[in-house]
Amino acid sequence: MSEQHTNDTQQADQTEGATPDDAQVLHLPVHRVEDTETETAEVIEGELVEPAQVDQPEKRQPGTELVRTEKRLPILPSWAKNVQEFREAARWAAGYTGHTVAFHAVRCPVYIARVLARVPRGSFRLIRGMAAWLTDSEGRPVRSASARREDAAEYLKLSIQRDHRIRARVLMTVGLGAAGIAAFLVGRAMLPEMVQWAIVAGAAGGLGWLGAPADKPIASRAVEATKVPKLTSDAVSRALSALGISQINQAMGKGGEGIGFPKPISRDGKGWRADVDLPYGVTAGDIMDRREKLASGLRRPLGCVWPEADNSEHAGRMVLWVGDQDMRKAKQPSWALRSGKQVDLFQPQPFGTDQRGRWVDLRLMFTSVAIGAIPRMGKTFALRELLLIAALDPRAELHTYDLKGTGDLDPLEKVTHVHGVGDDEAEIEKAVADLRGLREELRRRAKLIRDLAKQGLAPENKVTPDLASKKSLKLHPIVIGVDECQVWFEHEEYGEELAGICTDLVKRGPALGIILILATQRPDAKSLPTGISANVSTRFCLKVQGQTENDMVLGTSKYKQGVRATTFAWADKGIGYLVGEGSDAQIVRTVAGLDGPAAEKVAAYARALREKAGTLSGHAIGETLDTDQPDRKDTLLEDLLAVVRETEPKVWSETAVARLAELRPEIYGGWEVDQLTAALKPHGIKANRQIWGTDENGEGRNRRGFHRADIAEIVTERDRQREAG
Ligand SMILES: Nc1ncnc2c1ncn2[C@@H]1O[C@H](COP(=O)(O)OP(=O)(O)OP(=O)(O)O)[C@@H](O)[C@H]1O
Repeated sequence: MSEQHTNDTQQADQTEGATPDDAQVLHLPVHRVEDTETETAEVIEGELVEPAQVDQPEKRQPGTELVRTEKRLPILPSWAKNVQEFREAARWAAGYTGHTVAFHAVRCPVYIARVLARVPRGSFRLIRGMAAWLTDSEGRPVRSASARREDAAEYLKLSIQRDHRIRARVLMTVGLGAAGIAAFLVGRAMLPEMVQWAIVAGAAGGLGWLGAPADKPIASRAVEATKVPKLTSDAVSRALSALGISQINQAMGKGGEGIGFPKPISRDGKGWRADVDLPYGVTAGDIMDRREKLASGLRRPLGCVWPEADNSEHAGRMVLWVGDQDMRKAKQPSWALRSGKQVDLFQPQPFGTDQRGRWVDLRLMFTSVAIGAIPRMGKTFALRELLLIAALDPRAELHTYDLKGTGDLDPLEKVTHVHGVGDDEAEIEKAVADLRGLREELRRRAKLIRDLAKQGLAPENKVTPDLASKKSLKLHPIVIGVDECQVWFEHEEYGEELAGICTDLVKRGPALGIILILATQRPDAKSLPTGISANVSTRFCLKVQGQTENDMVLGTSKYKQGVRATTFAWADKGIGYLVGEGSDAQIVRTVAGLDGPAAEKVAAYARALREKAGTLSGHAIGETLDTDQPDRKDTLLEDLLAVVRETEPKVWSETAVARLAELRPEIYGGWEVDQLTAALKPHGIKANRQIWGTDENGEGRNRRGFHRADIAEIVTERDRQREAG
């Protein structure tokens, strides 16, 4: 170190004395610069700009730091607040106690026999125990040990102690024995016989208990606890990683972030609930699509495993509910309306139960309903149940259409106002007449509500419970239920008209007390026109095959949001997604066991309620719908020929519509050009040709219209066919 210093000093001295000419390179001690970049870095002139920060520092929120956003958990668990659940628990406790008492009461003689059989062994054990106590047997091993060691002093000490102990115990036994004999004699003389027998029974019971082998209790077990495995985070993680989703496997692999459980797994109703944060990029929908595999991974029946998206959080949050029992086999709590209680359609009524066995209510008033599913999943049962609920409000007028024609809605015959079965022409024409009448009723109601609103009697411009109850106003609920509605909408001749009326009923009906319930097994654009599917406010979708049908019934983007009725299994009969007015989708099972005979019973109660209220009408009292209306097809063509003169070979549709309204305001009043186009289409007449004409200002223009000759040709042909027979 000092040597180095000397060298350095010499070199410095040489430098001082040197001239610029004989300058030489000196090796001065320098520190090595680590950063090689600085040696080569170019110097660029300019301002120093801070790099843009991607992650911004957390900004302080205005206001005090004490106020935080948090999710407060309910103080009382839901079962304690829910009357239904509380009642169910109380009913279970009473049932359990009753069963246990009855079970043991029946087996009493067996128990007595078992006790008596064990008394000798109990007596023997008692005597053996007393003898051991009297002879101080517990000290025997210690005394023997001291004898073996030949420790005389200790042995003597222990023997003296044993003698004292035995003397005291013998004295105590003699005293207690004498007292016992005295008590026995006194008791025998003075105690009532019942008490004496009770004492004997108690003594025998005690001896029997003493004599019982440890593995064979006297009483048999009244109930077998059905044990369901506890849901653990390990089980959930294992099941998720068996789904074959690569992001989950990565997350579960070495160095992965794993699967998050933001809340502890807890009991929820009759099952376990796990809130799961799935790995980045995995959505709840991905898991729902693999429900069957998930059930296999959890080693539970499919009907117990219910993954759902938690839309209140983020797309990767899943709520996994694993029931103790298969939802389709679990006993459903009894349906409050089965015994025919009168209902108010303005109030929510029990429609079905969720996975947890809680009733889910549905308010039929101010809504329209679409039910969709593949065949045999419980669509008709759901429709019939809704119609039965409606029937239990005696004010409601029912129009029931079973277009499949198998009589599924026949139980409602005794309460319904109009009843249609099958798809033959006469039935379809009856339906057309009925729906035309309903459209007129819709218009009447709209006008009446407007008038009532002006008088301050309809504050929300819709039917209120008071208004519906006033018979003079005729604003009672009208409920129309149509099973296999695609038969109507696909009808060659009347399809468009029926679809048009139904769209109107779906859009304007709910506010005016007209509720349309449509069920279809083929939910596509043709069987459920988009005008209807886009406007229904309550949707119930049992199992369907694909995303299109799913969204057709449940609403646009529902599949993407994780509401997937495609995940239901074939055995999930009556189980579907219910999307009510403004509420999140939930899984609901309709009332189980509400088959034909059960529905007949409910309908009989409903009829009794209607008889009392004096509201039975139409089909229920044997009246048939008056379908003797002019045939729209014939009249329309003839009416058009009447209003479009022969001198006008081509005419604008708007002109024809205005003239038709003048000719027959009761039929054509309010018709639009589109309606005329739709009505002419089944006849093969094009009413959307471009027709040159003169408008009200005398200017020439092209507008939509038709050729008079097209109509005349069809009428002539029809007349010719009629004449031919
Ligand atoms: N809530 C329920 N619980 C259990 N089973 C049910 C439930 N609802 C319906 N089912 C069963 O589902 C089966 C099919 O019901 P339903 O006749 O209503 O089906 P569907 O979809 O209307 O069939 P289709 O298209 O042939 O008319 C019935 O046998 C019925 O017992």
